[in-house]
Amino acid sequence: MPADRMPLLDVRNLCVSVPANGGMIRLVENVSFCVDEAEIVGLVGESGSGKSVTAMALMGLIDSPGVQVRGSARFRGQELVGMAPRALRALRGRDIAMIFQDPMTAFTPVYTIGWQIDEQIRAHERLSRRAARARTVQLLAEMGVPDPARTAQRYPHQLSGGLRQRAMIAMALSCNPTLLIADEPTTALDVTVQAQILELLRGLRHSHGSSVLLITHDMGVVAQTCARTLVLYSGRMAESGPTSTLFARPAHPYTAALLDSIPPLDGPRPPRLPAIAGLPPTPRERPAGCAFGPRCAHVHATCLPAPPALASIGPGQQAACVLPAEGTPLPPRATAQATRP
Ligand SMILES: Nc1ncnc2c1ncn2[C@@H]1O[C@H](COP(=O)(O)OP(=O)(O)OP(=O)(O)O)[C@@H](O)[C@H]1O
Repeated sequence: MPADRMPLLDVRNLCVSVPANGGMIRLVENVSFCVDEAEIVGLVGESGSGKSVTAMALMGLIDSPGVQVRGSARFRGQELVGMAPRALRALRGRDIAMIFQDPMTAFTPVYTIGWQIDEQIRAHERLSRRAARARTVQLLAEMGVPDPARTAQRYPHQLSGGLRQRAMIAMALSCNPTLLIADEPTTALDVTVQAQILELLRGLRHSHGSSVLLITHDMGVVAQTCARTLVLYSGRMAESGPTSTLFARPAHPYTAALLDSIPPLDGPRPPRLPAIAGLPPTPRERPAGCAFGPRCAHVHATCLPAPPALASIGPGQQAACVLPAEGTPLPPRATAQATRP
């Protein structure tokens, strides 16, 4: 991006803390990244790494007593952190929309999906019921829903998982959001439907000019969809960069370990994929130094007193690891590659 252009979303040093044991624990610590116009950025990490908390904090949706959100998140220059709830509500659905793994969380079971999308449109725009329905049917058609006028008259439980997911994306897009935050949108779907939904998300850049922040634990999903990737570990950024660079030359051992757990795209599948030994620490038991240290094959004394800072190590690539600074490359990797960043 040219230096003089403002990113669509500019997150700097985002911290999210909740009260615990008489103090505060950080669920998310100094997370920084940006999303440009019409860009798809992946936010990856194992379960519990802070992906959802990051997204929910951006949307002002963390509903937890005593939660503190610090740092800055500018959307088109407007500060989201500390924004009045009413202003944030107006932004949600209009400029920023969110979709989830389970579309049933977005739809009420007792109304047809068409009615619910109509209402969403009418909440933001003064349109007659008939005009709203025409827009709903058009959106469903754009999302590849067959026989959209009839499907609009169906209840959520009458649709397959893939169709429900398409309908939820249609609802999220009903007000032409500039940024779509998609939290594990394909996790519950079979591989074929997953590929179709990812294709749909890729197309949104062209059809709606929307950017997407795609949250997933699956590096395979990132490989197929995202131009840039952010890797979170235990609430902190481990690495970020162009997806193709991260796949070819991961700088953080955690990124490399995530990549090693992707099944190979071609050739025979190994009987068992390597899993990352051990578990990530919970926010309460995060060690003082690098949080990945206890699971890292390359850990050494310098990683232990304090977490390594996120440092630039190449064009657009940053890593919070001492190895690149030492000039110690990770061993070459055989399998994973980005297919369509
Ligand atoms: N309201 C809360 N209060 C206390 N801890 C929380 C709260 N919400 C999340 N956490 C903790 O914060 C950490 C990050 O959670 P988060 O849901 O963001 O992870 P995630 O990367 O999205 O994982 P998953 O892929 O399983 O959804 C977890 O340890 C979780 O238990």
